[in-house]
Amino acid sequence: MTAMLSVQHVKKAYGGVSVLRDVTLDVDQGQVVCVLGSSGAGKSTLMRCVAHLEPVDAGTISVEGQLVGYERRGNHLHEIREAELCRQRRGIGMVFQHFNLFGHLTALDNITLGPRKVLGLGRGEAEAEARDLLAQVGLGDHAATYPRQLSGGQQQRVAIARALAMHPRLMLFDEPTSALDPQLVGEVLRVIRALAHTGITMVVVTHEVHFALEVADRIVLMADGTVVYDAPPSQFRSTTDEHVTAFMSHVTDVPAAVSTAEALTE
Ligand SMILES: Nc1ncnc2c1ncn2[C@@H]1O[C@H](COP(=O)(O)OP(=O)(O)OP(=O)(O)O)[C@@H](O)[C@H]1O
Repeated sequence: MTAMLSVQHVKKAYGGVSVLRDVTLDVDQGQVVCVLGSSGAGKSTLMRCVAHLEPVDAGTISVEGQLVGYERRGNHLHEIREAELCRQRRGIGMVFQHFNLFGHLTALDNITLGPRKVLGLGRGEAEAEARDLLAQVGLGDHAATYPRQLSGGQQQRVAIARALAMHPRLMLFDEPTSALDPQLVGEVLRVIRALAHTGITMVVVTHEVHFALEVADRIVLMADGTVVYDAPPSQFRSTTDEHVTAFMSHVTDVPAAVSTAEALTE
């Protein structure tokens, strides 16, 4: 079976400093993979490379068997044209730390913009779907609300609905709760957890270890630009692997994790 996402021997450096050093990672259809790792491990860079917001220096990234950002001609890879890249990116939903909603558009219009302009949906169809998505993220009453009138957690939930409106095959979350006040983290994690159960393929970079252990099919630990551990949560909890032990000894979010767990079970 072709992996939904296949990262093969990816390398990336900035100004001669290696940030990704031979990263290989496969994610199957419907899997939820949570990526953990200390600050600077290369997690965000990997997500940016998967979405081809950054070109890789070596290696390949494929989504459903199709190379992202490149095409193969003979033995060589050539960067694809912008229009083709935009078409590829449509299949990859991205939710980042900062929500980047359009401030002059309502929640509804933020969500319908892509489907209308890029997918060519009519206003009625796009709005009906956007309303369903707003309800799905618990914001059914906020269609006409502008981002400045929403809390950070609510804005992030609109950003998730906006990504889903493009019907992505793969969802990437890059620290979706890191910019939020602690009391707003739970509402966003609840939405992501519900999504995880819908069967959509997801890669979630997070510092919320407790959450990762709860929702992930696999926990991937990165350190110094490589994947140093990759296993189901059950194994992660009990492993004596030195990388995991070293990482967990620096995890300070245990109180936050407890409150997250409480928020999740509300
Ligand atoms: N555009 C860039 N130019 C130069 N260096 C960069 C750039 N982007 C990232 N880096 C460097 O690459 C390293 C990895 O950064 P990255 O953001 O991928 O780590 P991370 O694991 O996501 O960390 P965090 O958990 O703090 O977000 C860091 O040392 C960072 O300073």
